[in-house]
Amino acid sequence: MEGFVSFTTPTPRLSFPSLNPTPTHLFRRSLPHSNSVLFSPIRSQLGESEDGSTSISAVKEDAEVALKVKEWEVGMFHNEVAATQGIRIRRRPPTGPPLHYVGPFEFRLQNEGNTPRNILEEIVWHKDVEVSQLKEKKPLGTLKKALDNAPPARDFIGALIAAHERTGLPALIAEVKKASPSGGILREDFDPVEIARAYEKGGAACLSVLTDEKYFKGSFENMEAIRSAGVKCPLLCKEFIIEAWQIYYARSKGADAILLIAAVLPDLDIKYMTKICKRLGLAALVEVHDEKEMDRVLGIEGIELIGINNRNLDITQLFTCHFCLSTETFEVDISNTKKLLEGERGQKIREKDIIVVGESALFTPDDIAFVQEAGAKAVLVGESIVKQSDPGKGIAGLFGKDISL
Ligand SMILES: O=P(O)(O)OC[C@@H](O)[C@@H](O)c1c[nH]c2ccccc12
Repeated sequence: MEGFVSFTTPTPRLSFPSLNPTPTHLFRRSLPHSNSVLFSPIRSQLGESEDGSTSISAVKEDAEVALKVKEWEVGMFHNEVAATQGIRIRRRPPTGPPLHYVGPFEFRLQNEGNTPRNILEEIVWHKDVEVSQLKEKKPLGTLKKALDNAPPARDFIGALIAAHERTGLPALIAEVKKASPSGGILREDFDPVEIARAYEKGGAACLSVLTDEKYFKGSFENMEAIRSAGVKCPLLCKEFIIEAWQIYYARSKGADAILLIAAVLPDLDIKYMTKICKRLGLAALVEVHDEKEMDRVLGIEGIELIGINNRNLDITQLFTCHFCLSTETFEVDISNTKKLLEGERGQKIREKDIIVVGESALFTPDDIAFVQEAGAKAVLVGESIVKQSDPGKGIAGLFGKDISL
């Protein structure tokens, strides 16, 4: 991934030195976004011996190629379905960008189809590679077996309702967040367990733990450590979920809830994944950014928690990602929460008894009051509290009073 992503250079970039056995004839199919260069097959790379006979490794490679073709077809199908639902985040071309050969070298031509269009797309494409590798180490069967003996998940939604009833304020999901692509490192002396304890003491109902390593400097180890340190608040695994396997994995690492991002997942995935969550006793926080995503999610049965992210993914304001080459936007506007809860949408949410979580860019008691007034019964806050020397006191500052009592 790192080797080929660039948001600014439209010209070919060279990526040396891999001379890996990429199935070159795969690209004879006309990839919709590729530059459609046809390759002359390189014999040794296709597993053909000098006399033209096919070796065992060639047969194995053929099977791999067939699998890659299948994956590619599924990926393309996914993108088509996603596009009909207005989803702009595409699935990564499974083989990565097409390879081109000049003499002994391979290089990759960048184009619209093989270059992520924004930071979220880049994260998701990177996640795709990461998940494939993790899955090989821990196949679903192994994960499921491990879950047979796992302690039960804690009641995430119940904890939110109880806190809201107790304080009369939005329940707090406090985020254990070391860094973000837009903010860079938020806290240098980052001890996840210490921060989690401080949040719990400060009155947080639940915690959100970032597990993405590359872009948010989080980890599953952090979540496991918090859980095994005896912190009682239910834990939201803040991960970019693109495959059901990740839900089982999150559960095996101590998650009580997971995040499903509507900008990334088509309706059918959201439906299917919510069902898996129910079966595993996990809560699913479904995140939306705009009216269109909200309407899609309101059309899906069985959704209990909707997060409205005030961070806009559209490219209107530029920033440079601290951990990648991306230059783009994460504009924040808390009136987004209000906008998405107005009129019929708000009505439907109340009828369905859905709990709304106001997410991102909440810094002051006025911000909390604003999203509460709009209809949020919970808030998800990271930056403003994690940056405080005592994150527990940061909570009191955020709410304008001690909410631990
Ligand atoms: O640090 P903030 O602005 O308080 O935001 C917290 C949380 O909403 C944000 O981290 C977030 C919301 N949705 C996400 C999806 C993935 C990663 C992170 C996020």
